[in-house]
Amino acid sequence: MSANGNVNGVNKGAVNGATETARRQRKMSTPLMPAFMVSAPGKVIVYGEHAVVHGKPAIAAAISLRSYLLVTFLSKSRRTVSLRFPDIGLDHTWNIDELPWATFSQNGKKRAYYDLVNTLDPELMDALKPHIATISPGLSEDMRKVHHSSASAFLYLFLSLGSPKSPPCVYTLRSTIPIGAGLGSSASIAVCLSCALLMQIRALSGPHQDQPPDESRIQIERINQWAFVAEMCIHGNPSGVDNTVASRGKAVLFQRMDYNKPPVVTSLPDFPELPLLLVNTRQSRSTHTEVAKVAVLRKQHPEITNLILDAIGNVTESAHNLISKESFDSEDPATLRHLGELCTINHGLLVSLGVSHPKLERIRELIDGAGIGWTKLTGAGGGGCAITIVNPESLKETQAEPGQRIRLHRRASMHKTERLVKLSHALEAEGFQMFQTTLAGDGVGVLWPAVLQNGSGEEGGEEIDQEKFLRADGNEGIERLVGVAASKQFDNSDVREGWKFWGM
Ligand SMILES: Nc1ncnc2c1ncn2[C@@H]1O[C@H](COP(=O)(O)OP(=O)(O)O)[C@@H](O)[C@H]1O
Ligand SMILES: C[C@@](O)(CCOP(=O)(O)O)CC(=O)O
Repeated sequence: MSANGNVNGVNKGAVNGATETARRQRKMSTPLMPAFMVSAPGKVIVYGEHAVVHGKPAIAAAISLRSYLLVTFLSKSRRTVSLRFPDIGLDHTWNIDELPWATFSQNGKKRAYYDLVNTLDPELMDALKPHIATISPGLSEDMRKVHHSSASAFLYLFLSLGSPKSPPCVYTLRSTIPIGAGLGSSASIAVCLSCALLMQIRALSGPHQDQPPDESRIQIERINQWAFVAEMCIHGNPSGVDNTVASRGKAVLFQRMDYNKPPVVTSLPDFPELPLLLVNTRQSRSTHTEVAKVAVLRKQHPEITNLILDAIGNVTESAHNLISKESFDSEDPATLRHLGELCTINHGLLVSLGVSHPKLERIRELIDGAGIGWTKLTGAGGGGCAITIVNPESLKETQAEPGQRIRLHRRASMHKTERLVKLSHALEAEGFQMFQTTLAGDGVGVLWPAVLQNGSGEEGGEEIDQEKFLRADGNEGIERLVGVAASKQFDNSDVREGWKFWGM
């Protein structure tokens, strides 16, 4: 290999200490293309769940919990493609030459990257089956289903967008989003896979600073469309809202006027980036069961249930009207209180619909007791998660670190306060899991190449390689490795070093 030859040929006397040795070792193993990373957020429904099933509007927003996908390339002779998804324990390798390329490229089946695909082709799904069936044979049916869903999503996109000449590579994914808790973990990985595969075939321009907004929007929608295809592999009949939020970021208003059509989704660029507490009950729930409960209630008490659903619709509209005002200022305490009180009202109405759970009520009791902010369940209910819009006033007197300012405006620092630490201990003692996150952040992003200029002392920056990524310890370890924590330690903001995002 000429790269190796050159490195080996360097005069040993010119070698300058350990940094140089490390640099040369990296060079010796440099594959054909540099590794890169993509990332996409999870989501919460802020207002309007359940009522949206009955034609009312709802608001969903991105959160700062995200999935990260690292793409590393192997030497051309390897001819393999691998998924390493440790969050679900999936590690699988296919031989590229044995995949059903012929079926995916036959007449009438081949799709271009710009095609709009909104149904899965049963013949293509059948062609994938033998390549999915062999995955994780020794596991329980439930776990195999989880592995098979993620693997099908990947393979459907890989075969639709790639070619038999696709470079051998490894896709390593880690996520800080709890799985199956209504936070859009599947959509987040779907967006990562779509973005990575589109980048590999050079079907995306940018993201770059001077990109015209229209071009940016086209790129995001391209990623979103293929992510929807991946979501269909995982969910069958997704609404498309989760992948839209994971692609675009920020927040959206969505409404399904006609149940046979996809919802109308409108971006809300002015939705404030508020600090948010998210608490996972760790109680599994089924969206289907909770939606069915409301349908039964509506049948038994139509007038009352309709009034509750109308009231939830009014809550969403009130929030929408507020943030759409020219004078909207999320740093104004009265405005924040208005948004917070709408959360409290929304929760009460969901309780009336019968979709809360004793664990959600306990979480609300603990958070209300701590006086931190305004809490509601999010998503289907019956378990899953609760969200709290944090009242920065409530954190003012109890800072743990002297001199650290509690800012009233967006991205307010909240992570060091005594009251929050106590609350997190109380929640964890009862088996709940608390996350400090931010509402309405960035959508899909790219770190190309996967190198951070983080003062690690490595010349040219620190490469994020597969082993480091797999070894990163928990959510904090992942965020530190991918360049989030460096900014968090100062003001809890989620500025991501080196990452680029398509602007909306
Ligand atoms: N971190 C992850 N790694 C691999 N697959 C994942 C990951 N997160 C989610 N998935 C896929 O998405 C599915 C979860 O979807 P779902 O139950 O709807 O949860 P959510 O509401 O969080 O999207 C999993 O079964 C798995 O196939
Ligand atoms: C209850 C509902 O309004 C939201 C469900 O959200 P999730 O499955 O918890 O992400 C159902 C729906 O909109 O399809």
